[in-house]
Amino acid sequence: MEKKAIHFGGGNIGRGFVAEFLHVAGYEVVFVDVMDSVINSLQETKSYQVTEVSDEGESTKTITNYRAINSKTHESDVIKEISTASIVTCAVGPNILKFIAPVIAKGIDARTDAIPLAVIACENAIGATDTLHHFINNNTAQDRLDSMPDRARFANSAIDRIVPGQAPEGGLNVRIEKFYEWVVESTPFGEFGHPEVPAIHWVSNLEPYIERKLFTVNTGHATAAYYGYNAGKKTIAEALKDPRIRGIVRDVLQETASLIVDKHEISAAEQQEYVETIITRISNPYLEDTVERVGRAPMRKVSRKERFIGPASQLAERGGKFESLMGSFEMALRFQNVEGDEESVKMAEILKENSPADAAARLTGLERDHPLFPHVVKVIDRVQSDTK
Ligand SMILES: NC(=O)c1ccc[n+]([C@@H]2O[C@H](COP(=O)([O-])OP(=O)(O)OC[C@H]3O[C@@H](n4cnc5c(N)ncnc54)[C@H](O)[C@@H]3O)[C@@H](O)[C@H]2O)c1
Ligand SMILES: O=P(O)(O)OC[C@@H](O)[C@@H](O)[C@H](O)[C@H](O)CO
Repeated sequence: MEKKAIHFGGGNIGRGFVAEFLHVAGYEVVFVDVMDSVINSLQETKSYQVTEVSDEGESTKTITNYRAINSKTHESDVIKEISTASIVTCAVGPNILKFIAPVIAKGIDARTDAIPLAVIACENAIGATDTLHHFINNNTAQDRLDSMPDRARFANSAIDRIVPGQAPEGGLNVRIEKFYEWVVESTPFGEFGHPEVPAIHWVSNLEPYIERKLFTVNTGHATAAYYGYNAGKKTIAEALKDPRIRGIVRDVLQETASLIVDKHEISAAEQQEYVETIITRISNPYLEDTVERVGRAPMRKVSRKERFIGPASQLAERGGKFESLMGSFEMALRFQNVEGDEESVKMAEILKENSPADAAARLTGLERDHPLFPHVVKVIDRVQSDTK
């Protein structure tokens, strides 16, 4: 029988990364989304194209063998598909995991296959699959929890490929960078072994990979986005052409590099090479990635485990330097009331209505007695004074 993967989120990374590599691995991909336009297009077409763009030119792959279901209107179909699938993946955004959990829980509960379902969340967040697992448990009957590992195994992942917003006239086609990295925990699969997906690099300890990725690619990317936005730049490439912003990105990545080298078994030379690759990747002028996309959802990005406060808090605990990260954090707080970005509006309200200390606790989730807390309060105080 053909192998089947259910993928939640037919957006940029869903179509341009996860589905591409599941397709190459021989899976039929069933997209699940709630956006009518995406589902209709996927249902009306038999293929779409993924085009890698770089200074070496363009290279196009055609993706076929997929179906699509709208979970808003056809929940029972989704449950049925999950009950007979090998893999469930998602790329919907970390804040959406709680909304997809109930239907996945029902699908898992209906399984009778001897091989458990592999569940892999492909989001930019530390422990995203653990978060999804937690919500799935909350949607599963108490007396079915002990036997859950017989029906599903949950593996965290780190996923890296820049997929910018796509031109509307491109339809389902996706233009992306050539580089990709998909690292997934192998240990949760135990005696069953992990699924066969050649693009995945399987590891027993994901932490060094996800921290290196989030605190280098995404910290650097977000720094360029927020400094770029506040300097009136349109794209990340344009922001990084500015020597001042490029220098700041380097300073920030030096701080996170010191944490990564100190904490994980990664040498300074290896990390330096990684940083150079990342700066080249995020400067790619062919991607036309806007500062608004990369800066999207600033409340998520200034939270406790995320790209600024995550490394800065660990550096503060270890006596390291974090001043440049505080500069990026400040620029993120100035990404307010951006059209189409609900979090940027809510963040502006929180900053307006709370004392610096209360806003610091609410926005970052940092403990008030944490060594980083007074530094965060100082930055918030400055932003509040300037925006009053
Ligand atoms: N774009 C990138 O460069 C990139 C790279 C690595 C990781 N990521 C991560 O992948 C995730 C998705 O990012 P994206 O850029 O593809 O965003 P996107 O907005 O292009 O796609 C998200 C998709 O999820 C769908 N969705 C929303 N609610 C849903 C629900 N309840 N059920 C099913 N589908 C739902 C949306 O309709 C949309 O099609 C994020 O966590 C992001 O951080 C993105
Ligand atoms: O997806 P976000 O909102 O967490 O972050 C925006 C970008 O930094 C991100 O999508 C990158 O393009 C991606 O993480 C590259 O692998």
